[in-house]
This record gives sequence, structure tokens and C-alpha cells, in this order.
Amino acid sequence: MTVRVAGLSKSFGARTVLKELDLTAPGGELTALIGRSGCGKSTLLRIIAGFDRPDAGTVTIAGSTVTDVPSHRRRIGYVTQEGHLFPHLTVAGNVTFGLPRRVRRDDQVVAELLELVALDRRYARRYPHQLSGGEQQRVALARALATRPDVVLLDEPFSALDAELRVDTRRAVTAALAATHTTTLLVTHDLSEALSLAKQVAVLRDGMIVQAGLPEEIYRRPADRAVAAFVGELTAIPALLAGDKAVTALGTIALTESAHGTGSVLVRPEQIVVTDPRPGLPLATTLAIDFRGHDGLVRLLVDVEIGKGLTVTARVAGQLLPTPGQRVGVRLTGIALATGA
Ligand SMILES: Nc1ncnc2c1ncn2[C@@H]1O[C@H](COP(=O)(O)OP(=O)(O)OP(=O)(O)O)[C@@H](O)[C@H]1O
Repeated sequence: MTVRVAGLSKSFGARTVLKELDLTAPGGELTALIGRSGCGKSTLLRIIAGFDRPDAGTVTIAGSTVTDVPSHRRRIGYVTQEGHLFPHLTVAGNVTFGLPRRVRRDDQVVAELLELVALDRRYARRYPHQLSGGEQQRVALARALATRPDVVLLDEPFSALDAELRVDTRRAVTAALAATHTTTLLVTHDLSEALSLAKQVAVLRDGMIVQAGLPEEIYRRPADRAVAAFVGELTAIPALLAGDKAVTALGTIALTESAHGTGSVLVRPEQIVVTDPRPGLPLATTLAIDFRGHDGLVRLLVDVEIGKGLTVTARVAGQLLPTPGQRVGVRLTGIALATGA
């Protein structure tokens, strides 16, 4: 069921948090909301859930306006970072809380819900204070999914989990959401999580959506420099902008949008290809390596004819990393966003 917000505005005192915000979360898909801390992501979720009222604008679910519908009638599952379990109920009591009484006593239902979030069924009899933070979080997720809501709102639900558990839990949860065609809005600070899980990524800034689109679009064709920098590392390279391409000291690169004059292109580290020195290729000296296991970020000083030299950052596979001082060849690949001089 498609969730649509239109013209949504919300202020807290003198602070305007949302400004006529428009967003469509396609039915049955996962939309990730990203943006700097305090940009209004949780406020937007709370308004969709019905916990906060907007000052202006509407929320519709499957075409029906729900702005005046109380939260418990919206068929929405909502999970926050804290989980907010009922402390006096067992895990079984928590996950089956919203279900009809006869189903609540069904051990199999509880076991299946716990399995969904990769929790052992033996946890069913424990109380929240007997669980770790990550386990509590998974119980909260199971509780939200138990009633098979039309829409699930997840406000950083995986952030308390360690890396391995986070991968397992989010895989299990997103598989369950996809299988039931549940429309999901996920607030996350983890960019790789947003880019890998979402069908649509929406970037919030100053109370508005500055860009919404496929993860690849956001990453490869960001709306502006701020979005580009927010979703990944960037190097600005001085360039002569010549229509659909730009000429730089590292060679020529295609542009996302036509531009002319002197300026810069913004490239991701993986768009700078590092090779052995070859005739005809620009040369660079390796300055430093930031080793990250599967790959590394390599600071390079590119030879340029004029001026002091140009420093850029390239991403290189772990086994192929050069050593500091090593001379390498460099070239550009992919498409780049052009900016002014
Ligand atoms: N009930 C409230 N009363 C007053 N100010 C509030 C209230 N709720 C949120 N705010 C303010 O609104 C702004 C947006 O808050 P919100 O929690 O929506 O941001 P966020 O993008 O989710 O941030 P984070 O990523 O840090 O969780 C913040 O400046 C916050 O202090």
C-alpha cells in the first residue's frame, strides 16, 4: 500500500522541522530515509504513524487520507531504536501483544515470530530485563511484524546490534517484509544499509526531500554536491567542462549533466582506476594507504604540468594496494557530477 505525504509541515516552537515535504513510498517496497542528525527523519515517521500531528499537509495510505485517523487504527508497525518493550510481559507476551487472545497462547506462533528475527524460541519465557539490547530490539521487531501491518516504520532498528547480528537480522526482517509486500520506511544512519536494502532512497535536508530515487541514482547521479558528499567519499578534480564530458589531469570523464567552462568534477574513489605505470596514462605517486580489509583508500599525488600537483583518493582492492612511494598510472571511469570553478 502506497504511503504518500504531501505538503507536510511541522514546527516545534520557533524551529521549523518539516517544510511542505512531499514523499511517496511505493507500496510493498522499502524506502530508506537518510539525512543529517536532526533533519526531521523521526518527526516524519512519527507523523506517518499518527503520534504527532502535522501543522499542515496530508498523509495518505493506499489513497485514503489518514491524517485524522488515530495511530492505533492506521495498521502501522513502528519500531524505534529503543524498542520500548513492555517490561512486565515475557518475550512471548510482548510479541503477541497485538494479536487475538486465542493466538497469543499458540507456542508455534511465538516460535515463528522469534525465528523471523533470528531469536531462539527458548527466549519466549524471558523478560526484557533478561535480554541484551540487541535481543530486545529483535523482540520489538517481531512484535511490530506480528499483526501483519500494512506499513512498517523502522527508526534505526538495527543500530544497537553488532555487525554480524545486524546483517542476519536485517536480512531476515527485510525478507519477511518483502514476502508480505509490506510497505516499509526505514530511517538509518548506515549508508550502506540504506543503499543495499532500499528500493528507494530519500534524502532529507532542511525539512525537505532533496532527492528520492533508486540507490544507484542517488549514489551515481546525486542531485547536488551535498547529496554526493553525504552518500560517499568524494574528490573534486579541476576540469575543463566541455558539454557532456570533462577534461582533467587524470583524463576525460562523462558528465551527469551537460556543463561548460572551467570547474571541477566530483568523483568517487572507485572511479579512479589505479594501474601499473603505462605510456600515455597520467602518473601519480602513492602518498598513503588507509587499509580497510577488503579494500583500501589510496592517497595519490598526480603529476600535473602546471601548479603544485593534485591530490586524489582512489579505492583499490585489498590485494592490489600499492605501497607508499610507489609510482602508478591513473585514469577515470564512469560518470561525474560537474560543479563550478
Ligand atoms: N517533541 C519535540 N519538541 C521539540 N523539538 C522537537 C521535538 N521532536 C523533535 N524536535 C526537534 O526537531 C528536530 C528534528 O528531530 P528529529 O528527531 O525528527 O530528527 P532526526 O532527523 O530523526 O534526527 P536523528 O537522526 O538525530 O535521530 C530536532 O532539532 C529536534 O530537536
